[in-house]
Amino acid sequence: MNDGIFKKEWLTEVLEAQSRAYTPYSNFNVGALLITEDDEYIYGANIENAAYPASICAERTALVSAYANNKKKFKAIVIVTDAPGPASPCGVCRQVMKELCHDEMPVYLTSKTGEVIKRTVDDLLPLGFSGKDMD
Ligand SMILES: O=c1ccn([C@H]2C[C@H](O)[C@@H](CO)O2)c(=O)[nH]1
Ligand SMILES: [Zn+2]
Repeated sequence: MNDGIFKKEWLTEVLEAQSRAYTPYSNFNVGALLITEDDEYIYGANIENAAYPASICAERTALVSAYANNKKKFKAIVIVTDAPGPASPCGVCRQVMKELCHDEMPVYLTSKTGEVIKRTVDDLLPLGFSGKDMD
C-alpha cells in the first residue's frame, strides 16, 4: 500500500513501538507510531495496570507523550496489534484523536503481516463531539 504518504519503514517502527507494550493481564500487545510534521517518531504502547481501568492504550500513550514533549502537529498515526488482521482503535482513543489531531489525519490500521488500511480521524468518529460543539 502506498498512497504517496505512507512509508514502508513505518511498519518496522510500529513493531518496535509494540515491543514496548506492558500487558501482563491481556497479553494483547498494541503499538502506535505517531509521525510528527517534522517526520519525528513518537512511540506508543499499551501499558496495563492491576487495577484494569488504569491501563492506557497505545494510541493515547503516543499522543500524550507527544504533547508532553511539545509536539502537537502530526502527519499520521500507525497502529498494529496482535490480532491476525488490522484492528481499529477503541472509542476512547477515537475521542482523544478527535481532540488532539486534525480531522483528516490518516490513521493507518496495520497487521504484522503487512496489511495496511487507511482511515481518517473523521472516518473513525463521524459527527464526533469536540470543543466546537460548545461554542
Ligand atoms: O485500540 C486499542 C484497543 C486496545 N488496546 C489495548 C488495551 C488493553 O491493554 C488491550 C486489550 O484491550 O489492548 C489498545 O492499546 N488500543
Ligand atoms: Zn484505546
